Amino acid sequence: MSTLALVAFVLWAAFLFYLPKILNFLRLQRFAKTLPGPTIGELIANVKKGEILNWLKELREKHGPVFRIWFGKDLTVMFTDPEDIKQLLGNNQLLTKSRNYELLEPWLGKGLLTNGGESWHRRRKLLTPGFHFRILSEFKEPMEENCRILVRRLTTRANGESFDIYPYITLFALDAICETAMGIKKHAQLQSDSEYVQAVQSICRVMHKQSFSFWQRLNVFFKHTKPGKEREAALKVLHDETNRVIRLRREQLIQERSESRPEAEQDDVGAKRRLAFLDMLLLTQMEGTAELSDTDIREEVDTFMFEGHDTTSSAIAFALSLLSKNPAVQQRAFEEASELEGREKESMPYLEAVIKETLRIYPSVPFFSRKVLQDLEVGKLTVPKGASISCLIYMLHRDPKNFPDPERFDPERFLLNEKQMHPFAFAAFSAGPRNCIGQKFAMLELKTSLSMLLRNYRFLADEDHQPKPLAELVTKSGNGIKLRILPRDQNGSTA
Ligand code: HEM
Repeated sequence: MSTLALVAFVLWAAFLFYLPKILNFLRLQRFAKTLPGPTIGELIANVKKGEILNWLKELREKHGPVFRIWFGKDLTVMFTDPEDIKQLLGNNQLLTKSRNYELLEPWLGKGLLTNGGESWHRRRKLLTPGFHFRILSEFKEPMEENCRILVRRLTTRANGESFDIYPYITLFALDAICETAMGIKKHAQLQSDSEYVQAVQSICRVMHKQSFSFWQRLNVFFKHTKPGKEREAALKVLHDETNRVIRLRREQLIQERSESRPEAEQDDVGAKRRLAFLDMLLLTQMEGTAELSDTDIREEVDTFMFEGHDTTSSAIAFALSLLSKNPAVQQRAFEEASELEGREKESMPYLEAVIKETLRIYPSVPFFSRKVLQDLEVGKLTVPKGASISCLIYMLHRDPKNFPDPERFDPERFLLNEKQMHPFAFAAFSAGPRNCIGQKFAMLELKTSLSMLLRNYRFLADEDHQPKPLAELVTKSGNGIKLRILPRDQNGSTA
């Protein structure tokens, strides 16, 4: 074959390979023109400003409940209407995460959050019993123990002066997930600082910027940039820590089994004990009942360590901030926490309403996205395959039809009106097959910690401080969560 013929053949093959992609891209472009949305220039300017949530709010006000954003060549359609969200979350064909989640893979690999297809299905089935209510009820005690440490650590701050409570909360939440789901005492609260927590903050910041930047998405170049190097350093800390947790727990399990301690495998009435998350993974691997490599286990531990502490830290801290600014709500929550002390596993209606209202205003996961693999009907729209859709929970929760005066903190909404609300007006934990697997764990941790904190302290506002919510994978306050606290005496009064 002559050189010319070879070149012609290669060009023809490349043309045939790329033709469907080009045609689909043109189709996406035609579709995108039918929807309102910002220009790439606006995207770049707002990423630079760093206030993505405020910008998304402006876009919702300007363009209505459905709009589109081009992230480089990736098209995402943003949905904010409860009826559309219902259709999206109820669609069993829409379970594959969007390309954005690939940015998490150097850290979380193919853990439950980022995984898709058959592999996700099998893993979800395997992990679900790890959050069964019988196991959760065993988690309350270690959660309380860690909360007592938090209460003690806060005594030095209980002088009515303003301080940032977020670092205290996040160490508590890290200890809580390690001591429950992982079965390891981490004692993060007893060290003044945690390398792990700092690494999570650093990687979330880097990945958030990466997800909104065209050139930073190109991994080949990204690795050699300053943020790329920051990511590598954080990854080392994070993976070293999860490997350490797995190694430690594996050694303990082998020891327990060699001593054949039956109490470790049986509950109070002698029935086979349900296994917590990490024990279940390790024993599944040891007994060979399902195929699980060391990497598979590490990816799940990375996923649950992150999701299991960053989301709840955000919710606890924002709840305290809102309570500090709303003394009448705080008083009512305090009275319920005193009256129903010890019954956090059961119903605490007012505190539950406070938590939901906090997650409405500051949803820990402000938006999440899926890849459209087949043309998708949503309301009157047909979203073409190749696009992504995003459920913009931050704006769903600000729909004045369901939540009049949406910026006002009013837990009564969830006591009086919940039945009249659209069933998908509130979706902080998502819904459908890919909903939050840790929802009940999170509610138990939130109720246990908030009720104990309320019984021990009165939370007062720092009038000069207003949290600046940022969407760094999980909603965080860019300027911390500043408030003041005073100790309560045995009668619940403060000096
Ligand atoms: C206030 C606390 C929490 C909130 C608001 C929350 C919210 C959510 C949301 C909205 C999703 C769907 C995300 C998506 O589709 O991309 C999700 C998924 C997930 N959450 Fe949570 N979460 C919380 C706490 C937790 C905790 C404590 C754990 C673990 C113990 C956890 C583990 C997970 C996992 C593994 C997934 C992926 C599930 C799957 O795709 O099958 N979350 N969470």
